[in-house]
Amino acid sequence: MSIKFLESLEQTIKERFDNPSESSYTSSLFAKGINKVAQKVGEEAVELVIEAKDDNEDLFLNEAADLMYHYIVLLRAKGYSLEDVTKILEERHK
Ligand SMILES: N=c1c2ncn([C@@H]3O[C@H](COP(=O)(O)OP(=O)(O)OP(=O)(O)O)[C@@H](O)[C@H]3O)c2ncn1[C@@H]1O[C@H](COP(=O)(O)O)[C@@H](O)[C@H]1O
Repeated sequence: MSIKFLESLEQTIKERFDNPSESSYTSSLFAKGINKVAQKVGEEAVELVIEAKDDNEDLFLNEAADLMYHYIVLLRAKGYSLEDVTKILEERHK
């Protein structure tokens, strides 16, 4: 079920890339360019690491979600999809 939702989220993100909307945070992120998108992934990763060291489980999970969203946005900004990454993981799988 979660994987199906991720596919749907990725599709929505792709739509915001292909057909930018003024009211969309995702479109505004793409408009700022790859450096900004990559910076956001770095920031969210650091925030996740910080929360991993604390004991607020809700904040930790929310930072994990922020990172996953921005990670999918970064993949799209670079012209890739989650499937491109999972293919590599499948090839590595022992
Ligand atoms: N899952 C998300 C999602 N997770 C986090 N965020 C946004 O990520 C930002 C993270 O907060 P920050 O404080 O780090 O950033 P900020 O200060 O708002 O902005 P910056 O200037 O730092 O970029 C917030 O604005 C959140 O709303 C998201 N924005 C959109 N989505 C989903 O993306 C899809 C498309 O949404 P729209 O782009 O709104 O159309 C929908 O399914 C949304 O639910």
